[in-house]
Amino acid sequence: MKKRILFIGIGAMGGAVLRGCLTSGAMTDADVVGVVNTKIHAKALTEELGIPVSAELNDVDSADVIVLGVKPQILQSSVLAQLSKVKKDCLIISMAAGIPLGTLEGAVPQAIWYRIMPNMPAAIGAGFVAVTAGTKGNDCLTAWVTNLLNSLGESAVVSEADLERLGALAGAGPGYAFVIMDALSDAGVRIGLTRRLALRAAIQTLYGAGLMAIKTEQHPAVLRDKVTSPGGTTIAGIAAMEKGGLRSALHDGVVACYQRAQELGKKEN
Ligand SMILES: NC(=O)C1=CN([C@@H]2O[C@H](COP(=O)(O)OP(=O)(O)OC[C@H]3O[C@@H](n4cnc5c(N)ncnc54)[C@H](O)[C@@H]3O)[C@@H](O)[C@H]2O)C=CC1
Ligand SMILES: O=C(O)[C@@H]1CCC=N1
Repeated sequence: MKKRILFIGIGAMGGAVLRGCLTSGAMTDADVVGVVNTKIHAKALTEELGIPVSAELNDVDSADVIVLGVKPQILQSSVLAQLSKVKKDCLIISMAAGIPLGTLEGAVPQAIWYRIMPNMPAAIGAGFVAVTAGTKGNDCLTAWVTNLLNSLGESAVVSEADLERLGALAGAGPGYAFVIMDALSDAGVRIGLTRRLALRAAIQTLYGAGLMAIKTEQHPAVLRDKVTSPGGTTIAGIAAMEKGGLRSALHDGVVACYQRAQELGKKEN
């Protein structure tokens, strides 16, 4: 019999995961259905994705696999309670930042829980997705989950503690990268470039640098050294950025993000 896969929450991240899984063919042998919180959104997704999407969470008891793409606050305040009727050994995959497996397993103990931490470039197959198994996970299910996620980019099976850390580095990371991109384009405008040219140059430069780090497998410090001529212009720019606290701002940002995820894991947040 076909597996029944239920996606609860199909927004920015849940939608990226669902679209990736649908286009990769990883779910061709499954009945895939979805739930979101408004009828308009449900109708639009049904038309776009060609799967039934509704605005009411019914029939959780018939699902073999559930993927949770709702915000952590919604998960804690309403969705978890509605999962109490899932069948024994239903596989539930949560992408919610900060909500620990202990809480999830405590709320729905008959399920087999996994957590994943994707990031937004998963929408174009260039994501980084961390995966961690709950206490009832096993190698076979871990392989099934990672296979499902392979269309989203690179995946890594990690401990739950590392998944939390990776949330602050890779889960939120595209947000940091877009701020850097925007700031570089602003700086280009400041020294006289048009916005259009500055933005094109900033985006392609960050893309090229990332691709170069992947393809050459060289440490970023080694690559940076190739750009900095002795007594030259780049080292003058980097020195000014370091003086402005670029590195420590990035450190503090990742730590603040990590701490916020831990707050979200507490019920009152
Ligand atoms: N956006 C990102 O880059 C990342 C997000 N995440 C996690 O993914 C999850 C979703 O985040 P986003 O996609 O950014 O949020 P979003 O706001 O774009 O999507 C949330 C989805 O949940 C649905 N929803 C809301 N209440 C619902 C309910 N009661 N029942 C069913 N569906 C409901 C909405 O219709 C929407 O489709 C969060 O838990 C977040 O921590 C994880 C990694 C990266
Ligand atoms: O900002 C957030 O809470 C989510 C989790 C990681 C990226 N976006």
